[in-house]
Amino acid sequence: MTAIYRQVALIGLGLIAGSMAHAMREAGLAGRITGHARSAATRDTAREIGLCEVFDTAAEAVRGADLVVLAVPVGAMGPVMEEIAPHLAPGATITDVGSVKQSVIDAVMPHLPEGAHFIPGHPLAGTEHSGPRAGFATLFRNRWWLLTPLPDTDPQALARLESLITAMGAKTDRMGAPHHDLVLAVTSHAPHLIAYTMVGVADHLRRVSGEEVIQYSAAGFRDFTRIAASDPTMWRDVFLHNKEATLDILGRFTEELFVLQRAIRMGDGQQLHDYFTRTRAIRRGIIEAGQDTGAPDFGRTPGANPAE
Ligand SMILES: NC(=O)C1=CN([C@@H]2O[C@H](COP(=O)(O)OP(=O)(O)OC[C@H]3O[C@@H](n4cnc5c(N)ncnc54)[C@H](O)[C@@H]3O)[C@@H](O)[C@H]2O)C=CC1
Ligand SMILES: O=C(O)C(=O)Cc1ccc(O)cc1
Repeated sequence: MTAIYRQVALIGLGLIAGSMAHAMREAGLAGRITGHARSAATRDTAREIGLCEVFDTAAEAVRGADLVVLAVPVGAMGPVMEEIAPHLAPGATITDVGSVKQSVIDAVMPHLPEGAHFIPGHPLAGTEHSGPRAGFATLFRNRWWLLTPLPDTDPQALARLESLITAMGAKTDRMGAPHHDLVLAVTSHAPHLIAYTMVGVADHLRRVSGEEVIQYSAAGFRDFTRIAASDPTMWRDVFLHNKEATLDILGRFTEELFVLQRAIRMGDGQQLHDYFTRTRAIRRGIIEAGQDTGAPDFGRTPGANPAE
């Protein structure tokens, strides 16, 4: 395939940027791939595995790039944009891959130079692994990649970015940033917090009842521990930057939990059965819509992750 961008600069060299580098190289989508990460250890690893041309500063990495991808924790997007702004090529497109959209738009837009395009994005694909070794080329295959363009986004710049995303194997959709943040609070952010909490509860119990919680952990708990092994910095930033929507969903979650708790206390088997019948139908709907690979870990092709 002919290259879609002359030079793609990746800022932050972790799971998502690493997967993009592999996917773009495999399909020949970028003339050059340059990159930068804040930590020297990460830059060394990225050089060692030949991820991209690694630079010691973000300014050098973005020089001449027609696409810049911000792939750092959500709370770092604004400061990174401020740092690279004076060094961007005229007319460059900047996108991000953050799990929250409105706060990233608010943090990035004030630093956007005249003539540059900012198109916020979010690949709905990931794993609990992080860092430059965690990336793999097939991460985005058959996954959604949501874009939350601003009203005055240049249609040509948008179409070009969408062509890169689809060439990496993903499906694109567009929506407003506030709607994105609410949808993701339901489907990703609150579930992650619930998993973190459940593992915390089990950890507390473990101290009380020895090693049994771990030793006899059934599949449900194992799934929680996988999710709760996700990067602490990334998830701290997600909750701090999608505060309202996450708190709204957690409030609703708590209300439902009380309803089920009461049904158990009252021995109301009918209510529990009805509830679980409804949730089973939701799961079946997801599978019929082709949104589940059947693999225990969302977005990952078994065995394709070199970090494992
Ligand atoms: N991990 C996942 O499953 C998914 C993550 N995302 C989003 O993608 C973004 C990146 O996540 P991952 O690739 O998983 O993270 P990661 O932890 O694997 O990599 C983050 C990279 O950013 C660098 N970094 C951190 N602060 C920096 C700063 N101030 N300046 C320059 N570099 C900095 C780190 O050194 C590291 O190289 C996050 O915003 C996250 O919300 C989106 C979809 C899925
Ligand atoms: O590993 C999992 O289960 C995930 O849910 C991956 C993931 C994490 C964060 C995102 O913003 C999108 C996808």
